[in-house]
Amino acid sequence: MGDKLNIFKIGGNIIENEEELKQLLYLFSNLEGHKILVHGGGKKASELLPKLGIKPRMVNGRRITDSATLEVVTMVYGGLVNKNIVAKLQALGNNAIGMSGADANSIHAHKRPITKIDYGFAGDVEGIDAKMLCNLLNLGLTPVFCALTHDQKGQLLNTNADTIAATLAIGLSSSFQTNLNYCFELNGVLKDINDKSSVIKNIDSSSYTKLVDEGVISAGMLPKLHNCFEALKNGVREVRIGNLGLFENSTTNYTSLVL
Ligand SMILES: Nc1ncnc2c1ncn2[C@@H]1O[C@H](COP(=O)(O)OP(=O)(O)O)[C@@H](O)[C@H]1O
Ligand SMILES: CC(=O)N[C@@H](CCC(=O)OP(=O)(O)O)C(=O)O
Repeated sequence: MGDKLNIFKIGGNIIENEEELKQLLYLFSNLEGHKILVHGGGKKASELLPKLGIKPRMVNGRRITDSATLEVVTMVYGGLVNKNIVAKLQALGNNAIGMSGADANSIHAHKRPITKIDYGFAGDVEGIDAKMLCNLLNLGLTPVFCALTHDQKGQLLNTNADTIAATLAIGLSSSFQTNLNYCFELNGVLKDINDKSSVIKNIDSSSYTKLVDEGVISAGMLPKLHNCFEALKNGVREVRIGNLGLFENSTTNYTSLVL
């Protein structure tokens, strides 16, 4: 098996918190070896859309993306958020390169088929160009992915950032020993959503089902955990959810997922 690869996905709340983002990028830039950062920005988009007269619409944690919404998320995710993070990593001495799925045709996707719900220009991912990304990593570059993909016919697609992170991790797990980290504003998956210290240390497939049935896990955490288990089932070595504790060596500060 090849070198280690650390993939970190950062969520909207961290992106919005200047101090936390600064700390996170500092810790990320100090990680040894190959690394990839994936960012969302859903919160920023949801704040900006109404200011432009567009109503944000989410169903099951996924954004309904009409053409006006697509224009805004392209500007926010691919422009403002991505370029800010790349510039900050450059300032920390990391040779970061901003990416969407369209850049270098890195992620292959198609428009989500219309079933009961028409999600509009939302992308479902098929896979990645692992060889090209290995080459980028071996050049010493740090790819920074936003939540946009394309259909290879010229259409950009809004794509959940958690899914992009899992897809990259799966696609690169035969070339690298891949760790996937979901970094958000809490220290992990909580047993009691009102008690920030109630972090569940380990979740396996059967305790996951139980936690969902008990209603402990809800909202954005549902698709996140689904992506975690998909990654573990498909060759990713380690999957963890937490906050800045993910960068510490202690095992107490985050949730580890096991099959
Ligand atoms: N048991 C739980 N533990 C922690 N967070 C939970 C739990 N159940 C639901 N959540 C919600 O999931 C959210 C994280 O999902 P999401 O907003 O999609 O993350 P991200 O910011 O990474 O995109 C948390 O802000 C929290 O409100
Ligand atoms: C299709 C879809 O839902 N796309 C997401 C992409 C951004 C994202 O995933 O942002 P967070 O990780 O910060 O939530 C959205 O527009 O909200």
